[in-house]
Amino acid sequence: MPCCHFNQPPPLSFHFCPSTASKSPPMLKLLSSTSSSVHCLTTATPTLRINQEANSVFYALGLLTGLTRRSPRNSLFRACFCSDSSDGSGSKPAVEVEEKGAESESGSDLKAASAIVSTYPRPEDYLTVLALPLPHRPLFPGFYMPIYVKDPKLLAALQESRKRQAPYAGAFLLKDEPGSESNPSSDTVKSVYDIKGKELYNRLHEVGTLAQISSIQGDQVILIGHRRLRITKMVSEDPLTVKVDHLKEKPYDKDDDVIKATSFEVISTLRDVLKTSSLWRDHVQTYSQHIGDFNFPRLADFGAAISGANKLQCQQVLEELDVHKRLQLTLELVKKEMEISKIQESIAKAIEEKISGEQRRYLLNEQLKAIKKELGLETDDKTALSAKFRERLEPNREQCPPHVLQVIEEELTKLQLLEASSSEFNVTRNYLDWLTVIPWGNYSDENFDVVRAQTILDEDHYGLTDVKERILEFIAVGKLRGTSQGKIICLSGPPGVGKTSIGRSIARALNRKFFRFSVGGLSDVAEIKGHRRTYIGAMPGKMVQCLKNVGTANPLVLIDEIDKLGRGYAGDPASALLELLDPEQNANFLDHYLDVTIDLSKVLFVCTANVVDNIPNPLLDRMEVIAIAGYITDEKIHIARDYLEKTAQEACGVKPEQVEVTDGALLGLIENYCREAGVRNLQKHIEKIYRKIALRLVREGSSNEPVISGEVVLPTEAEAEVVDATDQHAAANETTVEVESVGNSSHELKSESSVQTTDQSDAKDATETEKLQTTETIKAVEKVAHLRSDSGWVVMGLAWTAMGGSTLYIETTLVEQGEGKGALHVTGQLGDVMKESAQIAHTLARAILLEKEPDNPFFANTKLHLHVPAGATPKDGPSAGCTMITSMLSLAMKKPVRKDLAMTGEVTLTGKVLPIGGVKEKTIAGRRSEVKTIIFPSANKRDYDELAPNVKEGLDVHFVDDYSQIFNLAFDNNTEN
Ligand SMILES: Nc1ncnc2c1ncn2[C@@H]1O[C@H](COP(=O)(O)OP(=O)(O)OP(=O)(O)O)[C@@H](O)[C@H]1O
Repeated sequence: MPCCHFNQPPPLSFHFCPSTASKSPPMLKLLSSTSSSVHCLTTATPTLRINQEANSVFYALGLLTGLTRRSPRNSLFRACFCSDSSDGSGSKPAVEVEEKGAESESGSDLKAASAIVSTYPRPEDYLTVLALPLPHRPLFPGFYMPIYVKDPKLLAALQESRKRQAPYAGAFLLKDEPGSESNPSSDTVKSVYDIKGKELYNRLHEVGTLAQISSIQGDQVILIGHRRLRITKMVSEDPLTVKVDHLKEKPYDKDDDVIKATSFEVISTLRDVLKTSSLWRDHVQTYSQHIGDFNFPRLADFGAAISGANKLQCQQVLEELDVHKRLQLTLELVKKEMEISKIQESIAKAIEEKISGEQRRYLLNEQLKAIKKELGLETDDKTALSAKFRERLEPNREQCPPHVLQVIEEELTKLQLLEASSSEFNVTRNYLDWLTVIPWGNYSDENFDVVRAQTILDEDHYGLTDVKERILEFIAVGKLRGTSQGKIICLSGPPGVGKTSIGRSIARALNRKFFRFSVGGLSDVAEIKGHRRTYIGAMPGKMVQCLKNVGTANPLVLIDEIDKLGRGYAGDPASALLELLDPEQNANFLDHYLDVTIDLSKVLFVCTANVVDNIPNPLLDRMEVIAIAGYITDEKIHIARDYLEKTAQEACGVKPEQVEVTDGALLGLIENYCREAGVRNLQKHIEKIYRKIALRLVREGSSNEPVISGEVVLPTEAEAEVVDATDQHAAANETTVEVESVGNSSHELKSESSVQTTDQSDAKDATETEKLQTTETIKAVEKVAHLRSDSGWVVMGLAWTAMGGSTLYIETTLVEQGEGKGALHVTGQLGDVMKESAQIAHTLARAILLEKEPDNPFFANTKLHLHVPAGATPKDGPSAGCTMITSMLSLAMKKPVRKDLAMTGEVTLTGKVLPIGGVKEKTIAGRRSEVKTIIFPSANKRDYDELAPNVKEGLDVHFVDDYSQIFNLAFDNNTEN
């Protein structure tokens, strides 16, 4: 009696028996998601109804649960094919019929595919079969398995049996070689067929599958599993033929609830796995096409076969004849599979999320761009860039030289053609960026108003009359010519005399933009001329950067420290500067990066240097040097009062009415601590004073009480810095500093030789000064000991250094005397010129002495030692010649020289006094050292006459042509000593 049959429409519904409808709710719940369209197909024992929709998953599950299209013809056919694969249960007929139905379809498919179906003899008639070893997995009934048969004998036997219409063989899983657990796959396909005869027999699992030989192509044999077999005996060895028993499942009760529940659970799990794994879906489809319906044992086989379990677990399922146990084993395997597929799903999901997140962002960005472009809010990158460059160029387009315009246009076209991600694109973009940023032909209106210029120069700098005069002359010429081009001004002088700040003032006076760059130590020509664009990270030179920076084509460019230009290792920076500065060449200055000529002829160059001699000659040749010699004390006081104090007050936030630094204090500071030519050190000290005052004010303010103590604001001895070691104040000077508080709002810092701040908050007696601060004595730093010894064999000379003028002392002493021992030993780090000068002095002194005191054999019989302190400072130059002679004669004649006399001048062998340099610096240095009389060469009279009256004030200056005049001045008028 059939347990199920078809109703219309057959493909959509199926039925899995046996059970009753009342017992089926769990299964219904599991499998009938669209139960409204379920067709009940059974009248006898309907247990399970599952709707099969077009949905592939449900379709597959529908197949899983056992109902497919069938026809009476197919049923019959299937009976032939698989009639013996019954489950052995009590309801055997029902199962058989169902199997026939399913098998019939698979049979027809197979027939279509490879014509493998044969009705006679029946599979169960095969009791002696060829044994095929399976290395990897056992073959389950209903499954395909392709194997490769490398053994020609076996292959021939298989082909033979196919020909004899007996296309069956036994497929048995091969046991692992003993001891090969670590590498179970060590049996390669080839080696499997190397095992033969008895050995193979022993290595085969006992239970296997009767396999239909579906097709043989070359050495590939396709097997389809049919029923379980057990080997009983070996019949022949090569090829291995065995006697087998056909196995049947143990009888079981189809209505057994436990079996049903287990099978439902297997189905449910399989269904879940099916949802996620497309691989399984394919398996189900193939299986159902060829085998069709499921019963409990088949379900167990199916589950085990498609699970990823290892071969032994599968073999275990194959060997299990108890249906319930088999189902349990399979359930374990598919549950495990379920877990694996969940993990797989979560891994896939995580990766997908990650990828899709990035893709989403990219897509959204692209959409945003497209929308913006559509709305005209933004054009694409390249167009936007081109538009930006064109816009930038627009204001200067008229003035822009045609050759530059041409290059810009070419580059813009190139930009459009380049791929935005290419490196060439970036190079072109940067290049265009520079090309368009240069202020082509954009000049600031120059101001040639001399009066205004004078005011500005005076506003910024005290004194420097001659410098200012020269600058005004320059502006006046500019006014007459209508342009101030063509000159390079070089401001030279010691550090801190205001060269840089004068440059800034000139720019202000001329209404030009100011740009400063220092070339001190510069050794790379590329700094001036730029790198070629071919290099990575190439940049234009300083001049192009300057133009970009200032935004006008006629700035004032201050090239600082031009005398300290480095020596280039690749190219000569001096020559590059020459091209930049030379008015003849700089109208067509070519920067390597820009590669188009720029007109720099409207740029006004001002250079600064400490030592003009160090400037490369070709450069110096093109410059108009304006020397700034340094300041005398008086000038420094003015500068401190009118300029430095104001800036210091501003910088420290101290109001002018809160502090007063007296003239005396300032003088003390300048004379004792800031004796160098410039005023930078003075500026530092004044700032220091104001910082200390600021601290005091803040302290007082925070305590809100009258000041009861204050600190001395002058620098301590250790902090004091005297630049010129040889030019020290003669007397150890004591400066008393007293600080008195003058109340919270108004503090005065007074000093004669003292600085005082009076506390006027004590209103009782404002005039009565209460000294609140102890007196602190500050000793002037004397780096060189007082050198003017009473013996008088020391003579003061005047020297010029890069730091300004200074006094230098020449000492001569007697080493030993004896007939013919006349000699000279010189020390004090003297250069060659100075050593020669000492030799000349020695010779000349001897001649003069011979003339003045013919009987005095001093020079002939005396070894002399001449020393010029300080020994650590290198010295050179011929201008100390006259001082050396005087010192030697002073010793020879035992006549001391006046202390307030200083001299300078080169002397020839014949006694002629030649001119020297640095008259102003030397005069200033002499005054600083309290010199009253100075002797200069006659040739320097003009230089001296040009000096400002305040510099010359109080000095008795003599101009001499011949040493004899010096002799008279030094020795004849020494009555004061
Ligand atoms: N005559 C002056 N009047 C007012 N301030 C001055 C004067 N001379 C110099 N200064 C001030 O001194 C400070 C130092 O000057 P600056 O930096 O210009 O010196 P410099 O000669 O360029 O030195 P260097 O050779 O070391 O570069 C500046 O703050 C400047 O304002």
